[in-house]
This record gives sequence, structure tokens and C-alpha cells, in this order.
Amino acid sequence: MARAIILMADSLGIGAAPDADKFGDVGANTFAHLLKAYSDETGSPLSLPNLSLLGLVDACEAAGNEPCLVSDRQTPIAAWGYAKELSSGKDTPSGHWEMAGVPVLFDWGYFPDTQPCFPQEFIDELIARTGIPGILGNCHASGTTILEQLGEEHVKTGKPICYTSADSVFQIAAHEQTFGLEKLYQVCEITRALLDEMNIGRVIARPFLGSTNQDFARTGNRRDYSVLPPAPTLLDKLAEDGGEVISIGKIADIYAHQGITQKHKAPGLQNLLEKTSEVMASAPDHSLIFTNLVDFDEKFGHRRNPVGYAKALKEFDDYLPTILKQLKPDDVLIITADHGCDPTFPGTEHTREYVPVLAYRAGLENTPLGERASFADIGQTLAQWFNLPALDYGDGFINKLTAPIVKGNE
Ligand SMILES: O=P(O)(O)O[C@H]1O[C@H](CO)[C@@H](O)[C@H]1O
Ligand SMILES: [Mn+2]
Ligand SMILES: [Mn+2]
Repeated sequence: MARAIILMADSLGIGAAPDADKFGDVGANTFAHLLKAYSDETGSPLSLPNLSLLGLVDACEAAGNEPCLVSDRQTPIAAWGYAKELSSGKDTPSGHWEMAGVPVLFDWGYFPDTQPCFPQEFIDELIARTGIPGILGNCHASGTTILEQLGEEHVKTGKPICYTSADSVFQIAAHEQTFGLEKLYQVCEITRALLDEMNIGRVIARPFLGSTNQDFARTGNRRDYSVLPPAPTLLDKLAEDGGEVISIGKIADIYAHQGITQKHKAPGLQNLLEKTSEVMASAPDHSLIFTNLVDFDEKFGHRRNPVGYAKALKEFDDYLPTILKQLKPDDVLIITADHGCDPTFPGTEHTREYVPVLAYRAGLENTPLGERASFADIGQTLAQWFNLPALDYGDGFINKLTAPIVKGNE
């Protein structure tokens, strides 16, 4: 019986998607551009031997038609390709759900980029139901910038900071101590229920600590309150079939806790990777170990910090041999992304990009998968891998993964 490990490198796009013009994202390329920024700043290209062995560099060059400035480039020993997105949005739930066989083909509700941006009736209802003394923000914002602007006022008045972005989100930032973490979570739950009718994808709790506008910092206690995926995903189907679906990081939140049999949280990239390795050591057959690596997006993509992003990718690359060594013959490792977030692009939003589709199994040769019409090709392949009924979306590529060359039998 088989296992699968998915490492979702949140926001690691590899070139503008064919419909990037509809999103104002023509020319975006998260991976190629962060490599260039790193090389420009340090004077030498980033060394990513393990990600390049898994096909990331080849996939990016094939998808984006731009050179990837890396040193120690290797010929892939994996199946690699690049996928475009069927879903209407470039947000995190859409990317994750589509990968698991459920593209989001309807339009989410969005808040307009005006000030105020939230309907007054909804805010009145929110205040009435939660007892908060009012809200601050009420605009589109970057989550770290708005803390510098309104953090002190929040602490003084007890009014939570509410803001949104080009995604279908309502974010609530509040101080963990002066406002209280549990109270923030309660306010988010009430808000979630109020926003269902506006079709808002997520409410996000953004707790922070610190005492002045200069030192407020968000903590690891973020919590996402997602609507339910519109149909059962690969995760539900595997769990129903008796498999283990093990969430590491914010996966469980993104799938609204549907089809998850175990959850682990860990703060930061290194801890998430270590937790993945620890879980791999004991997960039984018929397990999906699914990790979201959020730092790429939250700490570097949205913060428009390409060199920080590059260093985080190096940390990921350095850790990969530990994961690869733990793979059993019937394990498949998938590395992919949910959207782009080009840290060299104007603004602070996600970018509509191709995502990498990298699949590694011991013994594979260099196996190009070409352009994939949907992220769902991954979910469909995993449905095949786990012997589940076919998903409604996706073109599986299990035929590319089934004949590994066993060492010694070449
Ligand atoms: O600026 P911060 O708060 O990190 O917000 C970002 O995080 C949200 C959820 O991924 C996105 O909608 C984006 O705007
Ligand atoms: Mn994301
Ligand atoms: Mn994001």
C-alpha cells in the first residue's frame, strides 16, 4: 500500500499563467524573479541542487520562458511539469482545493478597494453580536503595514483592526494580551457566520504582540476560518476509504477541517519541515501527509522581500535530503504551489501564475510532464495512487510514476 507526501510551497509560482492579463499579472514569475534579485544583491546565483534535481528549475524555464539563475543545477530525477489554474481566483483555498480535485468555478465575494470597504449594515451587525466597541481599518491593506498604522490605537480603544485584500478575505488583527486570543477567535467565528451570505472565502484571525507601532509583530497563532469546499475533495475520499490524512500547518484550516484525520501545527519553515519528517517516520500505509509551507507567502511574497524568499528556499532545499531519505519504495513526494506571489511585482497581492508539478519516487528518470491544464492533475494522480475512484477533475499521470528503476536491477 502506498503513501503520498505533499509539500505545498505556498505562493511558489513559476511564470505568468495564460490568463494573467485578467488579473493584471502579465510578466509575473515568482521563482525566476526572486532568483534574479538574489543574484543581483549577492553577486552569485542561489544554489538549489535538490529542488533542481526534482525538476523545479526545468519546470520554471519551460513554463515561464525566462532563465532561472541558479548554481549547482542538476538533471532532474523526477517527473516535472507546470500547471495552470482553472479556478476563478488566485487565492489559497482555490489553489489547494483545485489541487485536490475541486476547482472553484464560481466567483467569490470580494470587498471593493474603497474606504470604507465593508458594508455598514454588516459592521453594525458584527458590533451588535460581538460587543466590540467598533472597528479600525475598514480598508484594503498589507497586514504588517496596518499594524504600524493602527496597532497603538487598537490597544488604546479595544477596537479590532479589520482589513481585506484582493482575495476573498476578512482579516481581524487584535493584540493577544490586551484584546485576548480566545476573544479574537470568538469574534472570528461570529464573523464567519455573518459572511457566509456574502460568499467570502475566509475570515482570518491575525493575533499580534508588542507595545508600540514600531515593534508590533504577528504571532504564530493565526487561524483561518474557511467556508466548506463546494464538493468532497481527495482528502475526504481518502479518509472515507480508511486512509490517514495528516495535516501539517494550515492545511486543516484551508480545507475547513474536512477529510482530515490528524492535525499538527508548527511555527515557521524549519519546524514545519521537521514535523513532516517526524510524521513520515510513523505514518502508516494509505496515508497522505500534507504540509503547507506558509512562510514563502506570508513572510516574503506579500512582504515583497525577494532575497528573504530566496534564503527560505535555500533552507527548504537544504532540508530536502532528509525527506528524500525517508521515502519508502511506494511513497510519492509531490512539491507544488497554490498560486504565485511575485516579490518583485508592484503591490502586495498574489500573482496568477503556473505552479510547479514535481513528483518524485525513488528510481525515476528525468520525466517531463509538460503543461497541465489544471492543478487537479495532481489530485487525480493521487486518487490513482491510492486506488480511489476517479475525481471529477484532473488528468492523472500515474503512468509516468509506476515503473521506477530499482537500484541494482537497471
Ligand atoms: O498582508 P497579509 O495580512 O499577510 O494578507 C495576506 O494574507 C491573506 C491570506 O493569505 C491574503 O489575502 C493577503 O492579503
Ligand atoms: Mn497561499
Ligand atoms: Mn497569501
